[in-house]
Amino acid sequence: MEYPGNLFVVAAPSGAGKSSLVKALLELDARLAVSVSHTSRAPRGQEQHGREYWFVGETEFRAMAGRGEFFEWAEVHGNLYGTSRAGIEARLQHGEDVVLEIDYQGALQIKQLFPYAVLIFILPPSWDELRLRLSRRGDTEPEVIAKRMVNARHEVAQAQHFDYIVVNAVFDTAVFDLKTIVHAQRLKYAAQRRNRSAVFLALDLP
Ligand SMILES: Nc1ncnc2c1ncn2[C@@H]1O[C@H](COP(=O)(O)OP(=O)(O)OP(=O)(O)O)[C@@H](O)[C@H]1O
Ligand SMILES: Nc1nc2c(ncn2[C@@H]2O[C@H](COP(=O)(O)O)[C@@H](O)[C@H]2O)c(=O)[nH]1
Repeated sequence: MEYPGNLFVVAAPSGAGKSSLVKALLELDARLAVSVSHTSRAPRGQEQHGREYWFVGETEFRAMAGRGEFFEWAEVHGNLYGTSRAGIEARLQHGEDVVLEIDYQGALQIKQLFPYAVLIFILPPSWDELRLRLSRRGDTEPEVIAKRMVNARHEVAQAQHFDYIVVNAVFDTAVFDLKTIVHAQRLKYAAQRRNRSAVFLALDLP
C-alpha cells in the first residue's frame, strides 16, 4: 500500500519514554499527527477514552479484528492493541504524516503493508533506568512492572529489525534525534515521488 503521507512507527519497551517523546515531537511539528490505538485494557491513571486510547472490551476488539478494521493488531503484555484503518487511512491519503506508537509485532506488520514506513526503536539507557521510569510514573502495579521488565528483554532484541535506534537518555537529545529522522525521511520520500535527487530538492525548499 502506498499513500502520499509519511508513516513513522515508534516502538519501545514499556517505560522507555516513547509516549513522552512523541508528545514532545508533536509539539514541535504541526505536520505530524499521532494515531490513537484501540485496546482491550482498562484505562490507567488519568487516561481518557479517545485521547490516549479507544478503550473497547475484548469482545468488541476481536469483532473489529474479524471485520478487518485494523491495519495491525497484537497481544502485548496480556492485552490487545490495534491501529484502526479508519484512524489513519484518510490522513495518509491527504498527504498528512502520521506517527504510530505501537509494539514491535505491530511495527513489523506495518512494514509488510507499507514498505516505505520508517521504523524507529527507542531504547532506555539501562535496565535499571527502565525499571525506575516505570516505577516513578506511579500508575503501574508492581506485578505489571515485573511482567513488563521480563517482556522488555525480548522486545529489545527486535530492535535489529528497525530502521533507526534512538537511545532516550537525555530527553531533549532523543527528541532532536527523532526530529532529524522525520525531516530526513520527508526529504527522501518527497524526492522519490518527484523522481528527483534529495540534494536538489533540499536546495529548492524554503
Ligand atoms: N529521558 C528521560 N529521562 C527521565 N525520565 C524520562 C525520560 N523519558 C521519559 N521519562 C519518564 O519515564 C516515564 C515513562 O515514559 P512514557 O510513559 O513516555 O513511556 P512509554 O514508553 O510510552 O511507556 P508505555 O509503553 O508503558 O506507555 C514517564 O514518567 C516519563 O516522564
Ligand atoms: N501492536 C500494537 N501495539 C500497541 C498499540 N498501541 C499501543 N501498543 C503497545 O502496547 C504496549 C503497552 O502499552 P500501554 O499503554 O499499555 O503501556 C506498548 O508497547 C505500546 O506501544 C497498537 O495499536 N498496536
